[in-house]
Order: sequence, then C-alpha cells, then structure tokens
Amino acid sequence: MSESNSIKSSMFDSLFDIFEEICEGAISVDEKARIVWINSKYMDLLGIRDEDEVLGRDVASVIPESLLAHVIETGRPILLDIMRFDSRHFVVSRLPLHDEEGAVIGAVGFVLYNSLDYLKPLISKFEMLQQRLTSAEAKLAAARHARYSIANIIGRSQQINDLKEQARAIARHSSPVLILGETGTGKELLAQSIHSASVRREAPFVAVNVAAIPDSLLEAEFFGVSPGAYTGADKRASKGKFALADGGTLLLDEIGDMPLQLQAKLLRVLEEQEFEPVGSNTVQRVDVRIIAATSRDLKAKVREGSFRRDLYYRLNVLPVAVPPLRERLDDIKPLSEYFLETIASRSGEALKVIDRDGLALLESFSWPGNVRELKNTLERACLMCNSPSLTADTIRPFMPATLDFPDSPITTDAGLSLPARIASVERHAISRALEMTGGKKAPAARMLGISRSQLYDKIRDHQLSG
Ligand SMILES: Nc1ncnc2c1ncn2[C@@H]1O[C@H](COP(=O)(O)OP(=O)(O)OP(=O)(O)O)[C@@H](O)[C@H]1O
Repeated sequence: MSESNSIKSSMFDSLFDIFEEICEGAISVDEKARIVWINSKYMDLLGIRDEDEVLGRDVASVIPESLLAHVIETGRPILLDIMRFDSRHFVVSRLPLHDEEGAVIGAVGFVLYNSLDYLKPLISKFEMLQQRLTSAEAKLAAARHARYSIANIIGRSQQINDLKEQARAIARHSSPVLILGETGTGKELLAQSIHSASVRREAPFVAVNVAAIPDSLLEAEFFGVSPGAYTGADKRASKGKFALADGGTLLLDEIGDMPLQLQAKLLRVLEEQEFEPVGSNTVQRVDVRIIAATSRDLKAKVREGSFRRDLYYRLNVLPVAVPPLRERLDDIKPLSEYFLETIASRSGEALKVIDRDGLALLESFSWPGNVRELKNTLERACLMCNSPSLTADTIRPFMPATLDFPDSPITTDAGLSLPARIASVERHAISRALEMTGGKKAPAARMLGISRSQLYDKIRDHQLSG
C-alpha cells in the first residue's frame, strides 16, 4: 500500500470509529448485501442476541426496509432517510464502500437517531402522512376482498344452475380457471364467487383488467417494482398484483389482450409460482390462484399466433363458459326483479314492477351487452319513469339501439357499394327503432341519437311508413 493510501485508510478508520461512537447503531455488508459486521448497539436496537444469528445473511432478510443493496447497486450514498423497523422509525445514513480502484465492495449503514425527538416537526409531518397512507391502504385492502358469493348469481335457468354447480366444484381445487363468455355475462361475478367458496376466501381477491392498462406498464402492474428501478422516480418498492394477491386469487380479466412478451412471464409464474419485480434480480415466491377471463376467441388467437399455446393449455385446466343472456331467457325475469330491488333500495324510492308486456319486450331482445346492458336499461327506465309500473312503452325508449340484426344488410348485401350499404344499414336501424318504440318518433330519435326533425327527413328519404 502506498504512503498516501495508508494515510487515507487510517483516516477512514478513525472517522469510522468516531461515527460508530456517536451513532446509535452501525452495520456493514459485502458486495452481495450480506451482513459482514454489526455493532452491539445495533444488535440491541434490533433485538438480536448473537451476531452469529445474522452474519452472512442477506441484510433485507434481517432489516426488510434496508436500502443497502440499492446503495451497492447504484454506488451512491443515501445520506439521510427514515427507515421503518417493526413499528419504530430510525433516522439512517448509508454509504457505499469502494476498493482502491473505485469498485463498490459493500456498504455501511448508520442509525443516527433511534429516538426521533431531535426531529420532532419533521417526524410529526411524516407520521401524519404515514397515517393517511395506512388508512388508504386499509381501504384498498377492504376493496381487495370479494364482494360476491355464489348466492349472488341470480338466475333460474338450467344453464345458471349448472354454472353454480360448476363454480362449487371448481372452488374445491386450486388449479387455474379459464372463464369464457361475452361481455357483461357475469365473468367477474363468477370469479369472485369461486374465490368466496374456496379455502382462500379470507385472503385477497385482486382483479386486473389487462385490456385497460397500457402494454408498457403491464409488467410493473403485475410484478411490482424494486426500489430504484427507475432513475429519478420514486425509489421505494411498489407491490404488483401478484404480491397483493398472495395467498388469495388473482383475476386476469381480458387475458386475450396480453402482449406475447408478458405471456412468457405469466407462464413462468404459473409453472413455478415465482417472479422477479421490475428492476430486481431477486426472485419472489407467491401462492396465487389464477382465474383468467376473456370475451375473445382464445383458440383462434392461439391459431393466429397472438396467444401462446402452452399458456392456453396451462390456463385451460378448469374451463367454464358463461352463456349469453339470449340463450337463457328464463333468467330475465329474476334478474330484472333483482335489479329493480337494488335500484329501489339504493335510491330510497318505491319499488317498481314490470308488467307482462314489459317483460315480453325484455325477453324478445338479443342483449349483445348481456346482463350489464339489461341492468343499465332498467336503471335508465326507472330514472326517467314516474309511474310505479314499467310497461313495454316505458321501457322501449331505453332499450339499446343495436345494429346486431340477424338479417343485417351488412352480411346479406355484400355486393353493394359502400354508400348503398351505409344507406341500407341506416334504413334498417331506423325501422328497427320505430318498431321498438311502437312508431313513436321522439323516443326513436333519442334511441338513434339524432333530432326529431332529422328522423322525419330520414323516414321520408328511405320511404319508410312513419
Ligand atoms: N347472474 C347474475 N346475477 C346478478 N348480477 C349479475 C349476473 N350476471 C352479471 N351480473 C351483473 O352484471 C354486471 C356485469 O357483470 P360482470 O362485470 O361480472 O361481467 P363480465 O363478463 O366480467 O364483463 P366484461 O366482459 O365486460 O368484463 C355486474 O354488475 C354484475 O354484478
């Protein structure tokens, strides 16, 4: 060692001694963040009786909030921070240790104050924020519990009875589930019910809609972010949906929209129950039951190469199909009655009933948006109608306008030019709206989203009998 280096080294040693003397705890780790030394004051603070209990262990396994690994990774000190340990808070300082060539060979951490009296104003602000965070987290945790059980699945059709039976059987296993069904058929309701009937019922139910999150954020949303993964951003770790659902159930809604690169990572979690948070190379283990749901034709996506075949088979262990509402018309009556009851109890207004014609109208519709659309229609009708009974005439204006006719000119007149096809679709939509409103122009115009005078013009142009 050169003379200047030996002077530097002895200066460092004495500085280190002073620091250790004035602080209330000190610890040092090697380049892999394993504890190589801890002083007796820090052991007392942490309640460690023998240093052999902790030497050689990953510091995070002893002090979960430690950021010494982050200091090693970045090579930069964190001069002042508040670190939580159990229910206490310490003011800490962390420094990287370099060798003579400047390479990081470890890090050292000091507890500057364990009694935060010295920093009272700052700490009271911090604690207030911490309290707010805790109450926000408690609300989130409550939201993470399933609200529905199998008893909440309304319907009296054979299909719904079979579905409930299947849900009970599926709840007894812990293999992945794949729920298929059109939009609004009740896939999430079914997923919650399966969770509520399973042994995991006390653990979280977490739902994530894959289609609603931009591709670039999906990985972080799923697997979380390790501290310091993004430069300049919040250096604290954030939990992903897998970690939040640990011990419970994770619903991956609209799984068909998952990008291929993430599909590979999901497959690994399904096979090994482990993953790496973004920006970390430590593996996290979880125990999560996966329920995937989609309104897409997943088999077709496998054929065209946009969905991994191996993932499809891994998810398709317990498949369950929720039938569309038009295939179980027997459910329309109990569902409508149930929705009218919930609408009345929420609004505090008198319960409305549906008469025979009203029910017949609801049962004659194809409901492309399924149960959700039926519920929305009844909500709108209740809001706009003052009488205690909902008739066909009062419901009709609030029925969804749809181009989904079995004899749609889009499919039948394929040889027509585009303007002729558009005109044909328009004619069809107008006559259908008039049919549904019993020939009444104002509700038909509302349903079509045009003014009454525009509707009169179009009736004339298309030579419809208005
Ligand atoms: N059988 C049912 N009994 C009671 N409510 C139902 C039933 N089916 C669906 N619903 C209600 O209809 C609405 C839509 O259901 P849900 O969100 O579960 O459908 P989904 O298939 O997951 O829809 P999407 O494909 O759009 O995600 C919810 O308010 C749900 O509570």
